[in-house]
Amino acid sequence: MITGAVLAGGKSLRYGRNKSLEVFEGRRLIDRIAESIRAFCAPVFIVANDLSPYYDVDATLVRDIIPHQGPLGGIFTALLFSPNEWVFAKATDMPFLVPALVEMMLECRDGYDVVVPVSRGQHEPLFALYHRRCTPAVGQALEQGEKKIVSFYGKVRVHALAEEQWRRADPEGLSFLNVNTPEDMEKLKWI
Ligand SMILES: Nc1nc2c(ncn2[C@@H]2O[C@H](COP(=O)(O)OP(=O)(O)OP(=O)(O)O)[C@@H](O)[C@H]2O)c(=O)[nH]1
Repeated sequence: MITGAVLAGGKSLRYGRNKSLEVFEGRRLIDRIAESIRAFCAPVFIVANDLSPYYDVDATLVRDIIPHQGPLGGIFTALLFSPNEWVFAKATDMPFLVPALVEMMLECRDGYDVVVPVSRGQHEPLFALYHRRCTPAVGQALEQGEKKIVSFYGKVRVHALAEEQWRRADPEGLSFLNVNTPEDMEKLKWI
């Protein structure tokens, strides 16, 4: 089994209110994501600084061990508390999950510490698998004041999943659509 970590500690400054609690297709994003990853993850963590908005979510609530470090801090917390070797980290503002893509990522993890899709030349670190072996490198990056998730990738073995590969599982790249503003949420309704 692998651990699921829904990173939900963002400030939602661009959205104007906690976007994790926004309803899309009849469910709050946080519930939708927790449920979608429950199919292949146990436990499912919700990781945030302030857990009070999530008391009613069906998941294990885990507080950021070092607050206000951004998503890299959330990944660090998930790695430290995970009972499993692998953690699937997913942002709360990415509403879609294509199971075939996660299966593809799981199949190619042997011999690596990170499995991460690359889309338009950029890593998608908030839809990625992290092995517990990454913990020291992540801790070191945080100590150095790093905020970028990819900052520690040079210290571990990364399997970057090429676009032509992951598009076989998720042709439209739905998995990487994210919501930053209410306008983004409106656009989702047309997909
Ligand atoms: N656990 C945890 N998650 C975080 C933290 N900061 C951001 N996240 C999550 O990381 C993902 C990406 O966050 P961003 O879109 O960069 O930031 P945001 O705070 O959600 O939105 P903005 O304030 O508009 O930048 C989202 O799922 C956030 O909830 C943090 O300090 N801790």
